[in-house]
Amino acid sequence: MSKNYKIAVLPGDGIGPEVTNESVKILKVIASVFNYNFQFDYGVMGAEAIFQTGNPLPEETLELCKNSDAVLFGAIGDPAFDNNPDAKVRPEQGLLKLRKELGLFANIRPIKTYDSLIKKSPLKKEIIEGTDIQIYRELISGIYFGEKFTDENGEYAYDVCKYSREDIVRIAHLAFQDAQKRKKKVTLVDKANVLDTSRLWRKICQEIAQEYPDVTLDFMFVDNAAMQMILNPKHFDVILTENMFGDIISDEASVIGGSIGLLPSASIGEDNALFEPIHGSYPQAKGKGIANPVASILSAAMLLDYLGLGPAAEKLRESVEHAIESRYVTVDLNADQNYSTAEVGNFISDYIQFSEKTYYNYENVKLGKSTIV
Ligand SMILES: NC(=O)c1ccc[n+]([C@@H]2O[C@H](COP(=O)([O-])OP(=O)(O)OC[C@H]3O[C@@H](n4cnc5c(N)ncnc54)[C@H](O)[C@@H]3O)[C@@H](O)[C@H]2O)c1
Ligand SMILES: CC(C)[C@H](C(=O)O)[C@@H](O)C(=O)O
Ligand SMILES: [Mg+2]
Repeated sequence: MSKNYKIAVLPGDGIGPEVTNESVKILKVIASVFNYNFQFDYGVMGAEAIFQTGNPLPEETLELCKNSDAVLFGAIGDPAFDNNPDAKVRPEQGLLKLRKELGLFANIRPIKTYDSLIKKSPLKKEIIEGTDIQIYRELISGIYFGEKFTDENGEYAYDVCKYSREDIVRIAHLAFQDAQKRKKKVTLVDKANVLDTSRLWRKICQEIAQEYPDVTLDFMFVDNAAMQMILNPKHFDVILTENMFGDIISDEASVIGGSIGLLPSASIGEDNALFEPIHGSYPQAKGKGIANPVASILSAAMLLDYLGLGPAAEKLRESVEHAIESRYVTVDLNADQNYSTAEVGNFISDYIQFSEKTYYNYENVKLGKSTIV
């Protein structure tokens, strides 16, 4: 009997449930093809949880995640809160609390290009072709988690940015170790010309670099990095950065690949891990079946890697590439001829199923005919 893996599923708000649905469907196919046992347990979080319970991260959801082998998360956020700066309880607080409680200090965001999508990017082919960046974003410290204050008249507010040696050391080691397996370069993106916290990052990263003599460490101010990401993305191999800078430059980097709907992420801690697209709840698309599910599906591939199920993760990535190279994509990637969220998910799950079996039927896959209910 193969091991039973407990996967907590938090679909969240907006397009979160639609894209997560495709990932779960595909993980079920993976389980049947590779003979794994996945147990999916659902939890409520974000705006949906506030509407139901008043709490963006109910205790049961937190416990479910703590007791799982991995968490698959969709997205949270709702205009009802975004458009009300006075709201005291917000969906995003649930996500931040979950990251903190699970100790998910490293958020890893891979950025790459697909040959058939290069024309889709507004950037020139020769600039973006072959881009392969791994962003290591610190996830549970910095300005997101320092003291916050708004005075009672609503005329004065602050958010404090704090970093400790430990916060920096643990993620820096992961970034350097990853760089050793890649092009052996870490770029620390900071604002060390202005911020004390950034100078602490530089000092500690210079120390840690001594332990990795095969890796080059360079530095770039975040304002310049925002420009170089567009002008010369191939400068970067591994980017190491603090919480807020990582949030911003990773959305910017999505322009290189052609859509934010392609970008997955893994958030890793000592004992827990969570996998989520880098995009948000895209409320304008909710229920329309137009959201690109690939970011969520590739997050599920990172989840498989984390569980040590490498061959299944590879198969899943190969299947996504096949869908993209076959132009079987959602509207964000092809305005003229496109497929729904579920059709793209079905195409990928069918490819996994049929290409692993002797009766593989390319035409069936090409037509996106689902055999999965
Ligand atoms: N991790 C998260 O849950 C997360 C991340 C970012 C934003 N948010 C929340 O989401 C809400 C909306 O935020 P936003 O509009 O700034 O960001 P967003 O990422 O939801 O959407 C920005 C734009 O990206 C594109 N996009 C996003 N996801 C896509 C997909 N799967 N397929 C195709 N295109 C896609 C759309 O053009 C959309 O207009 C807010 O409440 C915000 O707080 C949540
Ligand atoms: C929703 C928000 C709290 C979140 C963040 O800023 O970390 C999001 O933008 C992300 O990138 O996951
Ligand atoms: Mg973000």
